[in-house]
Amino acid sequence: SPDLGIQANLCLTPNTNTFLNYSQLISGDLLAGSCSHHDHAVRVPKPTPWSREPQCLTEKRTNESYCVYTNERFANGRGISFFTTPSIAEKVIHLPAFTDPKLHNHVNKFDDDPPWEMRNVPGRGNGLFATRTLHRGDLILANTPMGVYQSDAFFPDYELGYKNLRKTFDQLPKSSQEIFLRMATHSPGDAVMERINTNAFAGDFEGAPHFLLYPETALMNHDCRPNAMYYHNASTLIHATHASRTIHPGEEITITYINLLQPRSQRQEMFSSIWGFACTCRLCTSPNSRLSDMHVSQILSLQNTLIDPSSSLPHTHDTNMILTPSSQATPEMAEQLLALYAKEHLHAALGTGHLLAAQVYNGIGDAKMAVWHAEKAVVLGIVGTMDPEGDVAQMRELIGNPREHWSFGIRKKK
Ligand SMILES: C[S@@+](CC[C@H](N)C(=O)[O-])C[C@H]1O[C@@H](n2cnc3c(N)ncnc32)[C@H](O)[C@@H]1O
Repeated sequence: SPDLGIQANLCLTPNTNTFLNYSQLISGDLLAGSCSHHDHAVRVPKPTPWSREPQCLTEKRTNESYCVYTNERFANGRGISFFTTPSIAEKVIHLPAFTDPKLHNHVNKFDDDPPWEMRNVPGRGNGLFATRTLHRGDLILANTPMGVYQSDAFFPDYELGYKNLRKTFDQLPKSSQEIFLRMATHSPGDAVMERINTNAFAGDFEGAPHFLLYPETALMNHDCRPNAMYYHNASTLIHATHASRTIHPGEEITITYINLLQPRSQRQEMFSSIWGFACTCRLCTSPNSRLSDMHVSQILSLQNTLIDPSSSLPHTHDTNMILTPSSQATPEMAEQLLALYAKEHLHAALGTGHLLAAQVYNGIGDAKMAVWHAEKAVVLGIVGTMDPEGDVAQMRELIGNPREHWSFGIRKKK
């Protein structure tokens, strides 16, 4: 089912042997030692946004090249360094992030009275704490990645991965290198590699698995019932974290590193075996998790009925959260799902819950209730889908004219 993950489509990476584990997770196939590489530089036609000639390596067996591409001036001098394929680099340079530098005028600003301060949390290193009341939707921080690394690029030669990650770091501006080195590491070892392992987010970037490093976002600790949510905008490359509920001064600001719709034992297993730390959030340390686990399983089952990924109906936006004539979903299910999200303090999911409710009410021709839920969806913000902006746009269309929306009466068109 689509990742309603109570979060955007990026998760922090595990912190030990990240690349090894990540590859196993996505391909289940390790090619260790089975092929050779050669390093070389490629000539790219001018003008390019890259500050230096890209340094590449080609994996001989597959003939795939991966190169280090750095733009030192990106985002008003913060800089960005990619380790990715030439075809992805070619796509990236046409993104608004590169063609419209004004987009970054208001991001990466942390000195001007941010609504948080960094404090030490016993057993968890540092964390961010609210210094004033934050309401749902308030911006906590927005930043651009310093590093974007194609995860396949590190196979099969782990050492080669280190070497190229070191190059991406070396090519960043000095001030960004300092910020980079302030991030926490779990293990001693290569300073750059370990920081990426502990702090990078994993997710799809231009259709391929990548790790993205946002050093300030990575200051936030994980909580299985977080009070903040993040969006990654694939065209501006801005990663923005907002409050998902009221956060009081002095309260720790937390995000999730994983898909939260798993029972506690599975979440804990993921943290200890893949990430190398034991989660000490309130839910993980509470004596009993049976009720919460039961809610999670009910949520999953309701979502499976309310979201129909198999649908191929024409619709204006690239979202798979659509209803089909054969759907078994009912408004009662959507209401039940919303109640469970609230009970479980899965605040970030509420916007998506209202989107599903709006569609299912409209599907049975109840435009009034559909508009009510669509308005809530827009106000609460839709997180955790591949295209949150598209989803908000379609909710606005529904509000404007529910009867013209693709979902209107769809359940009657059997
Ligand atoms: C991305 S960093 C978060 C910021 C970090 N605490 C620091 O000092 O910069 C991830 C690391 O923080 C710690 N951490 C984050 N959330 C935690 C949690 N819920 N329970 C225990 N440790 C946590 C772990 O050591 C983890 O490897």
